[in-house]
Amino acid sequence: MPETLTAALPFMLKYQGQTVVIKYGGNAMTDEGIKQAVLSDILLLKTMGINVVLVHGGGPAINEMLDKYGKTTKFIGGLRYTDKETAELALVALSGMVNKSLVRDIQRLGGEAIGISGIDGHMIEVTQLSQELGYVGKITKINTEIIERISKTAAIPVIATAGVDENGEIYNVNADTAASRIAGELKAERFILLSDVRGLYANYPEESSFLSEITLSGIEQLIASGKIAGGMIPKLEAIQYAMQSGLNEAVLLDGRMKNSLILELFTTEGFGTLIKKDNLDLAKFDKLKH
Ligand SMILES: Nc1ncnc2c1ncn2[C@@H]1O[C@H](COP(=O)(O)OP(=O)(O)O)[C@@H](O)[C@H]1O
Ligand SMILES: CC(=O)N[C@@H](CCC(=O)OP(=O)(O)O)C(=O)O
Repeated sequence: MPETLTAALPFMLKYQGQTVVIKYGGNAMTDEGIKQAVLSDILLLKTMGINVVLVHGGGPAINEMLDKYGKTTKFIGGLRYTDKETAELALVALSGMVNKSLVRDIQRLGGEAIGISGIDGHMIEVTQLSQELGYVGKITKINTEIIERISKTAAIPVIATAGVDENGEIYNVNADTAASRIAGELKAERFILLSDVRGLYANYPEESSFLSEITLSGIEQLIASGKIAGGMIPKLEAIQYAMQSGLNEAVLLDGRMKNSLILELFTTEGFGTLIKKDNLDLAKFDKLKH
């Protein structure tokens, strides 16, 4: 045990005082025991002096809420078609339920946390992404001031990704997209996406096609080959986009595995898929749709 701690020292020094943005996906939160373990790892990182910013999703919680109100739902290219009522119910599920339960759990573990949504402090400013998707927001600006203010205290900022437009209208925003933009704006040292999959596969779900590392160009080729489906599309597109605005590395990590965060950050072995920048012309991602 003492040796393990000593071996972790260079990594602790590397990340101390740095910003690490963690996106916790709703599908990775379904096991209560694992969720508590993930939150206690996150609290450990904060206690070590790392600026942890927790951005969460909650797709399954939104589904449950919509079910309760007898509303049907559909996804187009990995994004939920959102009418006005769905945008309101998504806000209740994400900001009211998922966000507050994460804050409460971190506090129960002995830490401090402050839960906010993209509406608070105009953190996530949006316009409508497309007529076809209804109230789904395209991010126009991220105001990081409120995150930075919380980060300076002992509290972990816990962010629900609703967005607001210039008229005060509320929009549903994909959590991967928002988290990537936040990581880019904060110039995060690391951006980690905790999901319900080990990482990225060239030919999902064939285990032998697991990729421990890939570059932006590699991702572009995979997307073009049609091997990426569902929620993985906005996830990868969001990472590509954020790398334009300062993000250097992103890691897709299994959020269903205990201590995956600690192993990823504090050991030499990588556990998920590391996504690195390469010489790909980033300017062309300006035209990405979200
Ligand atoms: N090539 C691929 N590699 C890994 N996962 C993939 C791939 N193509 C599609 N997926 C799907 O993407 C899912 C992760 O995205 P998503 O469900 O949106 O996660 P989250 O809710 O954590 O944001 C995986 O569970 C998997 O079903
Ligand atoms: C526009 C859009 O699709 N918004 C997402 C927001 C939640 C989310 O992204 O949650 P996960 O990270 O758990 O998938 C949705 O409605 O499901």
